[in-house]
Amino acid sequence: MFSIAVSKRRIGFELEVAIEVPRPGVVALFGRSGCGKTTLVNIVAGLVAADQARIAIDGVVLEDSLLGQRVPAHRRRIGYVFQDARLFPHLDVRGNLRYAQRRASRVPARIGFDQAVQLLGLEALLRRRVHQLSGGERQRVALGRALLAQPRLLLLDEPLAALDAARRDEVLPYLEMLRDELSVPMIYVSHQFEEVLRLATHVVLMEQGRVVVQGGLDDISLHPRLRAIVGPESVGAVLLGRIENDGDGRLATVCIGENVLSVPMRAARRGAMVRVQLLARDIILATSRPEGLSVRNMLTGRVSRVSGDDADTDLVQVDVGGAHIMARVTREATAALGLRGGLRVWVLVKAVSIRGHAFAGGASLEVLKSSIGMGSDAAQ
Ligand SMILES: Nc1ncnc2c1ncn2[C@@H]1O[C@H](COP(=O)(O)OP(=O)(O)OP(=O)(O)O)[C@@H](O)[C@H]1O
Repeated sequence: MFSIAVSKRRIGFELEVAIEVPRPGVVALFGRSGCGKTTLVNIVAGLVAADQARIAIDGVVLEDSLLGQRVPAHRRRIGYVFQDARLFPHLDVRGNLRYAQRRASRVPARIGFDQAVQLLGLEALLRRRVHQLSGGERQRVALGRALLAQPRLLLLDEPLAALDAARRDEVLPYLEMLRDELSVPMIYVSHQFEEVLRLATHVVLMEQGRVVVQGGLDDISLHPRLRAIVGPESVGAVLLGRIENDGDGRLATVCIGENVLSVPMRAARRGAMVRVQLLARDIILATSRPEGLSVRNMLTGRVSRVSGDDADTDLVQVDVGGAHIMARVTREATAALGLRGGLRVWVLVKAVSIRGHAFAGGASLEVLKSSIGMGSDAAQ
């Protein structure tokens, strides 16, 4: 469990944040540039002084202004990975990793050298100098170095922001693996929703120094303020399901509550938890059961909410057996179909427009299962 309650004033900016997360996993701090994400993680790391702070991780109090306690940054045992890797250029990869390991020699080692090297795929890079590494490889080494410092918390401040899309895709699976294999809690700062979608087990949506909403991604994805950050094209429901059939690495069958969806997934594994994003722009609603369509995914449910999206469109939320899907329709369509709360509708979504990301297991799986009230046998 970690809890953070901080306040800090600067000219023209005020940070006032309280976060409480019960288990390990990845807490994503998500929000527009300037909302205070970096200031917050710098306060947690002890690099910036807050006006008021109470920061505790697993019962260890790192800062409590009321009691006058403040553990200095170098004693907090917090690993920090920045946008740029900040490796020692005069050392090779092994030297960079060993340096971190030596500095943590008095702390009981939860993560060994070989384990970190293997988890991050660094075997072939150990003798390379920093200038011989790609941006993605540098970030993997920076992650390894942070882990070998045996942190009680890992802070990742936009670790992929300086990488191009191909390099980001190369590093993301390693981050997913760390989340699933280790029990080190992480705070992940990003303004890329794609990264949040893949990594977060708990999301904190921030705006102008405040928390707008925090919780599971399924709830956050429906929050009206998310639109202002991700833009209208990226608004949509994020649902949690379980892979029923891996579809030979093409179209997996995913159970979401009582519903079944066909989802394109390359690395699907039967029984694995999966997070599925259905963009509001890709959803079609019908008020009677359509026939003779090529669309593979058809669900039925009841309209739970209709809200204005912009001048010409509405966002329609549909409850499909407890899961909520959001569709964007023109206001004309809302009127023509008589869309209103309680109306039965059919929800159509082309399989190719669905994005699915598997959660392999480990700590995050437990967090996710508990957040949706599933027993521990649910993923068997
Ligand atoms: N050292 C500083 N002195 C004064 N103001 C600062 C300082 N660092 C940041 N700020 C201001 O504090 C506010 C929050 O900045 P912060 O860097 O925490 O936001 P952020 O959400 O991390 O943004 P980004 O995504 O661009 O990194 C901004 O208004 C910023 O201009």
